[in-house]
Amino acid sequence: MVGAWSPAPPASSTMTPVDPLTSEELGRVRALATSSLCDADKSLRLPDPAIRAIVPGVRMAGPAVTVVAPDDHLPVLAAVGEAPPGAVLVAVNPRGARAVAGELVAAEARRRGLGGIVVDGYCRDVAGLRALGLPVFARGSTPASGSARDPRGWDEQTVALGGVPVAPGDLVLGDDDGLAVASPAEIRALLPGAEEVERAEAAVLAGMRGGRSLADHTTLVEHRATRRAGRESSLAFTV
Ligand SMILES: O=C([O-])CC(=O)C(=O)O
Ligand SMILES: [Mg+2]
Repeated sequence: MVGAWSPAPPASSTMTPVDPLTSEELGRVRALATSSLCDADKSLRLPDPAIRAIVPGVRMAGPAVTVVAPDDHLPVLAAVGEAPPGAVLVAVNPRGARAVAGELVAAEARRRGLGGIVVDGYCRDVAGLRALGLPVFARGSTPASGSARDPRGWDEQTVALGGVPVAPGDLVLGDDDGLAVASPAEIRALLPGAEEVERAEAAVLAGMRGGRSLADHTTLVEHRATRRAGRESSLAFTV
């Protein structure tokens, strides 16, 4: 795993497998909130929540393409021109003082059909990023760009994103609540559970719009009583 300078990839790097999930499975993942994915699998990798949505109101799900950009946006410019459609560009800036992605990188990502950009570090051009609407996640923004000197492109290796490992091809998932990372196998295993969470929560919300209480739709009362008695119990929906 790298969170710092690392060797350049081979000159003729092979393409990271683009999408081990079927397009049908990816469509199902993109329809789900990250909170539902985390409810269905409590062991999902969670990058530091300080890496947040810079562009609000959008969802992101796609296989990672990783790049290390130590206060230098040249690797990001190269990687965005190499990454396959649907990929999420994960740029780790181990120095973390300067922006390594902005409106131009995001516009190229959008033009090439990427799923989004995640920076463990800063971005810039926030107004332009929001106008573009491509999902972008970062620790924040700074107007100051770094250098443009490092000739490598995407790294095809595992990086540390907000403290968790991200291997090329891992799914990077994001929305206004933050980021989660999962292997395709983990996603396949959790999909039915996450869809069930959303179905149940939609039914609860519909019931509450009809005037019934939250407790009416859950085991809240029995669960508290059981816990008060010191016995094991789980809170559950009853819809
Ligand atoms: O952060 C950077 O230097 C890159 C930048 O401004 C852009 O992509 O528009
Ligand atoms: Mg710019």
